Amino acid sequence: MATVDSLPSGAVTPASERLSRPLDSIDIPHKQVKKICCIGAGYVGGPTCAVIAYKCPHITVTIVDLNQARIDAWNSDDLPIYEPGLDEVVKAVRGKNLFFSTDVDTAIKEADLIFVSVNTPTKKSGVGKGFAADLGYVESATRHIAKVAESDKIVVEKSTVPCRTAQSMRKILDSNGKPGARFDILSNPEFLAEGTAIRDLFAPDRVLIGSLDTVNGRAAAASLADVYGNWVPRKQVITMNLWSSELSKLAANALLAQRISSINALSAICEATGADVDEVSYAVGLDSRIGPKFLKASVGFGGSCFQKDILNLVYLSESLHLPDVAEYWRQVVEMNESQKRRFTQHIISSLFNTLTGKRLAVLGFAFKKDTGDTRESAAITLIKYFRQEQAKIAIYDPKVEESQIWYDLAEPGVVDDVTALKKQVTIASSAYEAAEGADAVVICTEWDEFRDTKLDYEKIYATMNKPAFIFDGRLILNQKKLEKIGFKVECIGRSRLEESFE
Ligand SMILES: NC(=O)C1=CN([C@@H]2O[C@H](COP(=O)(O)OP(=O)(O)OC[C@H]3O[C@@H](n4cnc5c(N)ncnc54)[C@H](O)[C@@H]3O)[C@@H](O)[C@H]2O)C=CC1
Ligand SMILES: O=C(O)[C@H]1O[C@H](OP(=O)(O)OP(=O)(O)OC[C@H]2O[C@@H](n3ccc(=O)[nH]c3=O)[C@H](O)[C@@H]2O)[C@H](O)[C@@H](O)[C@@H]1O
Repeated sequence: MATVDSLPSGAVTPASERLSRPLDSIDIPHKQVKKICCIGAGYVGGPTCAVIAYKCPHITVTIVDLNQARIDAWNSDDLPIYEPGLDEVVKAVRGKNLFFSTDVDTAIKEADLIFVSVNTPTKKSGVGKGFAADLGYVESATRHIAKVAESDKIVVEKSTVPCRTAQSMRKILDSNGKPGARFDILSNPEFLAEGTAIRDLFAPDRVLIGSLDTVNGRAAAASLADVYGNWVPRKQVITMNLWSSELSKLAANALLAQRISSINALSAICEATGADVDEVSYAVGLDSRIGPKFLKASVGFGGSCFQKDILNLVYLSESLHLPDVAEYWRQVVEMNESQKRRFTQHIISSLFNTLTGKRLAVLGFAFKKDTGDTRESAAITLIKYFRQEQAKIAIYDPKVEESQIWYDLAEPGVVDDVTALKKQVTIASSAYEAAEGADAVVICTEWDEFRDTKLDYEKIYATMNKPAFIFDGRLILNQKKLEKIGFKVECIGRSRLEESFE
């Protein structure tokens, strides 16, 4: 098989050969990784490195964090993250070859390979405010490595970062590291989705490893590939240049989010014409060039990454003097905001043009099902809109902690907001409790337990004000079945013009 090195320039080869550097072709010696340190015990560092420990019993994995409470939780029976299958993985290996600690220095010193898996939020102030990624945590973790490391280390960017961040890390390491300690930097972006993290990590579509095209760079990539090789088929471990790898992560998230904004834009047309967005998704998804995934219309995408990573791409494009490109990607986020406004407007007009004093039962607060994560959840924005309309809101979510809901809804810096908030908002312990006396149920998260096959909607209907409305922001309900009970059902991407010629 041809490698990048052996290709004459301009040669045309199949994409898989042209774009990746097949690891089998590497015959240079490379180090076998025995000890791994992961800096950052969050949604990515925790599950990712727990799975590495689980799949590689011969490797010792230590996950470190500055946050003592988070580490204590990882060492307890009540893990800091809800993720199906995570408990079993952690319990199987914790204390054997998986350790959680705040002793960052020792873990760095002992490791052959260090994952940097810290947060990279959108900047809140300064140059690039609201768009650029705040790389402060990546820089501080990198400086920590430089200060403490006494031997050669492979340093792996696991965090999602702007293109060419590896260059900055390299400069910091080279100019601050101890003499005799060499650092090889790799990009290894993570593609897991919350709620399916363990499944995604056990059987990833691909593992991406970016490295410099040097002997040391390739050897480092081969060392990391060996780690994944313990359970991921070699052909799914793709190697490429560092900058392609960094950009591929932003590109993947941007394209996924773009599909959701595209189907949500179509949902608005469906509502105005009598087309049904689920039928449209199904029809276009059967085209093998388009495919069926990520075409579910919704109240809008949430989660810690889609918006952040697209805004990061917008900022990168602007920095590169590509305003049209920046505008193109900005529109994906704008469409997402528009979907939330449109859904709210539909609720207001259906409820006779006022929400003042009306009771809304919000079912679901997490940004998607099977996670307790609420970062950028559409529910937060919708509830803020409902509050502005003076509605009374009862929220139920099966996994989100009550304290997290109050934290997300409070307006930072607004005096007495919590008192005002608690006059308008209550947190219920079940969907039934939330819906009692409500004028409308609003489905914000697609939890399975909200489906009409799981919840007793007749019981809910009996306790609600009439007419009793349901607004299905996730398209999980059988509209006809609920209408038979007596509900007025309004769904994203569907209208009452259905099948009528009038
Ligand atoms: N959440 C997700 O599903 C995914 C996230 N990512 C990316 O992975 C990165 C991490 O994301 P999350 O795990 O969600 O963030 P997180 O906020 O849950 O975890 C980051 C952790 O890093 C710790 N930390 C920060 N600086 C540190 C330092 N200098 N030393 C030790 N610990 C430090 C923080 O205390 C925190 O616990 C981000 O760049 C994100 O974009 C990528 C794929 C999926
Ligand atoms: O970089 C990241 O953080 C991760 O971001 C997403 O994962 P995640 O945000 O955890 O969850 P998704 O399943 O992508 O859902 C994101 C949002 O889009 C919504 N969504 C998803 C799919 C769909 O068809 N419609 C839709 O509205 C979800 O409800 C959710 O609010 C990507 O899917 C992961 O590959 C990536 O690693």
